[in-house]
Amino acid sequence: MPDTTRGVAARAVDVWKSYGSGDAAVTALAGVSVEFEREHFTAIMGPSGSGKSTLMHCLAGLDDVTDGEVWIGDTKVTGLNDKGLTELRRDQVGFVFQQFNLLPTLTAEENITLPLAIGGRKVDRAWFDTVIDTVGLRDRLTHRPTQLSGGQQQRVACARALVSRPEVVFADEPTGNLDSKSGAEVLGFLQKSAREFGQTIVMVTHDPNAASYADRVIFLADGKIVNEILDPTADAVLETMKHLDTAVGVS
Ligand SMILES: Nc1ncnc2c1ncn2[C@@H]1O[C@H](COP(=O)(O)OP(=O)(O)OP(=O)(O)O)[C@@H](O)[C@H]1O
Repeated sequence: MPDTTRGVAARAVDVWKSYGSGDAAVTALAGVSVEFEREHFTAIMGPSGSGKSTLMHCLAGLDDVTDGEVWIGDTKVTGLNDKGLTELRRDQVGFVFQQFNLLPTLTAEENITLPLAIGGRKVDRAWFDTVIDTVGLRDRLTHRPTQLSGGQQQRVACARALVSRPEVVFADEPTGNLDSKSGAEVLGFLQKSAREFGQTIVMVTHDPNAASYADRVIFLADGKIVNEILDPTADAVLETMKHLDTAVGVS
């Protein structure tokens, strides 16, 4: 399924990440090399503590690596100074978090366009309209987050991540706080963003059903990539997870 002619949106090259030092040191990533093809939706799975969030944070420039290299598109993230990292996170990366992370005093529309405003960039109205209609928020744009359901808030967060057309959207357990119907809507939207709009998506999840919306699932255990499935079904993901749990134990 991955089509290398489209190029690579994000890449980790032999990435190591340790926290702490001496006896208290924890190796969260132990030599991870992985490429995320442009226009694909990839899920990252693995037992608790296997390094999923650490890998995502390192890829997105939210955390530095102990060794190895991280790239977003043509930008080498490793070694960027604070200004470079701020610009990278603002212009080339979109985020969707489990807790939505919307600003309560802003309307849905203001939340969605905030990253563009901060970056001094103009809103592409045609693209904004496409995103809004796809997530079904047309009649909610003047509402504040407290006036929206969890599912609607997460759709605002998805729209915010997409409106700047970033190189990659990173989603960290985007359905973790949603009921199954709202979760399915958000996952359907992420899938559509990749398939119809060519948006690269990388999502961390614990949920085999959520992972089945992706084009590819990579599995981490003990800070290493240990398996991968293309065109996953929920059953295939569940089966692979069972074997990982047996192999490494669940913490
Ligand atoms: N800031 C930190 N300081 C110290 N250790 C950390 C820190 N962040 C993560 N770790 C450790 O690194 C390892 C990987 O953690 P990480 O959060 O990446 O795993 P995960 O697969 O995302 O887990 P979960 O599914 O429970 O969210 C764990 O052993 C964790 O305790």
